Amino acid sequence: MKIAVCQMNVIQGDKEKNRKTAETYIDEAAQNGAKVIVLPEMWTSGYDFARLAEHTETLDGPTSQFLSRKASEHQVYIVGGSFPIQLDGGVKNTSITFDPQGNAINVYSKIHLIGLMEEDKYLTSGVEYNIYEIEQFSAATIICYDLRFPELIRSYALDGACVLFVPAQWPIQREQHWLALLRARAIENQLYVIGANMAGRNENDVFNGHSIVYDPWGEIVAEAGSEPVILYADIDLNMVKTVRERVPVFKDRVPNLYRC
Ligand SMILES: NC(=O)CCC(=O)C(=O)O
Repeated sequence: MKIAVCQMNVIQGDKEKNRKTAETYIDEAAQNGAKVIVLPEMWTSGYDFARLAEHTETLDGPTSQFLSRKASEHQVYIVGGSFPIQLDGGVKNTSITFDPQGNAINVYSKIHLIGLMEEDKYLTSGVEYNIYEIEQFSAATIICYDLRFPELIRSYALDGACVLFVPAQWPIQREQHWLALLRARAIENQLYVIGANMAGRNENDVFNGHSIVYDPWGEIVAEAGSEPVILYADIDLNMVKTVRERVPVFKDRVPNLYRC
């Protein structure tokens, strides 16, 4: 299955420009045969908290409708990065995945908000997570800073996830953490990890891209550089099975001895 990661340059506050960029990337990725297309975190507006109210949408607002239309137009799955959505009394950094019929098959709001980027001042945490099906794969989504919380990803793996999507706006200062944590999550949970970062800058940070796909053995399947680009990777469910049989960590766990 061919995956396309849209490593966009998200322009802070410019929803119209970002929508046009996303559309160009989605159209090109679909034309090149991608079956799953992944966007970065907060791709509609960036971290434009000063105008958060302007950028916040409802679950079935214009960006959801756009992604749904694009998914059905191209008959692809779209892991819609994330954007601010008004949900249950708060604004949440939320990712929606659409199937090739344009149906929303997963809604995930970022659970761990990053104080370093002031998310906790403006946003409300998500409180639930679920796996979902992409053809033969069970998949899961986390968002950026969530990557530092291995318990969440382990829970997904125990629920059967074979592919983990990680939309992000991960700054260059901690790029080594990005790469190491993505790889660790792939190795310890024996699943594919698809890291979708942005490439560009905002008023506070530089985002150096390096979107990357790791296989369940921790090897790099595809890696982007620092420029905006579409990154393609082929993934194979059999590899998850092979790795899990070869090193049976799920069978060998001793959960009654762990604190969590
Ligand atoms: N947008 C984010 O959540 C950034 C996460 C990050 O920079 C870090 O965990 O370090």
